[in-house]
Formats: sequence, C-alpha cells, structure tokens
Amino acid sequence: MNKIEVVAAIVYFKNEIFCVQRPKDKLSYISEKFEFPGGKIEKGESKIEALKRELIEELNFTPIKIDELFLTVIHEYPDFELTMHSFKCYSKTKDIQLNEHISSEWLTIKNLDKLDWAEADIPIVNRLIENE
Ligand SMILES: Nc1nc2c([nH]c(=O)n2[C@H]2C[C@H](O)[C@@H](COP(=O)(O)OP(=O)(O)OP(=O)(O)O)O2)c(=O)[nH]1
Repeated sequence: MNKIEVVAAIVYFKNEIFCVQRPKDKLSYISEKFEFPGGKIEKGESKIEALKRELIEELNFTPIKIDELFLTVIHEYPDFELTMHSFKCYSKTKDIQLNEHISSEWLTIKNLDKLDWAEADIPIVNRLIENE
C-alpha cells in the first residue's frame, strides 16, 4: 500500500485550537473533513521544516513557538497508509488567512468533538481531550 508521511500543527491561541476544513476531494473520506493544518514532508526536509513550510503555504502563518512532538498517528485509509506527526504550536493572533481550506474554526478542547474530523485525526483529538 502507498505510504505518505505528513506533519500537522495543533495551533493554539490562548485556550482555543485552530481547526481547518479541507476542500471537496474525490476521496470521500477526506473530502470536506476537518483537520490540523500541515502536509507532506518533502525529500530532505525535517519534520519541523516541513511544518513551517506548510503553514506558510496554507495560511501565510509562522508560529511564535513549536513544541516537541505531541503524537504520531498511523492510519490506514482505503487508498494509502498515513503516518502523521502532530505538534502543538502557538499563535499571537486569531487572524489567520486560509489559502487552501474552505473554512476554519477556533474551538476549545471540549468542543473539538463537534466537528467532522478526518479519521486519522481522531486519536489526536482524543488525546487532547484526555490531557485536558
Ligand atoms: N495536513 C493534514 N493532513 C491530514 C490530516 N488528517 C488527514 O487524514 N490528513 C491527510 C489528508 C491528505 O491525504 C494528507 C495530507 O496531504 P495534503 O494533500 O494535505 O498535503 P500537501 O499539502 O503536501 O499536498 P500536495 O502538495 O500533495 O497537494 O493527509 C491532518 O490533520 N492534517
């Protein structure tokens, strides 16, 4: 099975987290699902380099701080195996631009489970809730 390796940012402003909605996609299981911003690691890049690059590409955003690795999830989608490394990051503003996503929400942890998340994100959401 095809494998992809992705980094994802759990972006905080105070006690809220930035959640972004993917556009329509031919793959129904990710189409219009909520996710944490990020994307694929390119050849030769570190995880943090990939994260910073993806946040600029998708959001024109640079975090004021990035924590150590939070959680790595391995998830089998019907068409590929996803390895996703998530990192808590911090923003000095709630005003973040969307270059690729169709909507966004700032939610406190107790409200995260109200969104329709991509399946691979559920372990991350659950870990955030457990740690609250
Ligand atoms: N960034 C991100 N991707 C996720 C999450 N959950 C999840 O299932 N994915 C999946 C969706 C995609 O199949 C893959 C990320 O690929 P992508 O297409 O967004 O990455 P990219 O920005 O490098 O895209 P591209 O240049 O290849 O178009 O990981 C998540 O929380 N964040």
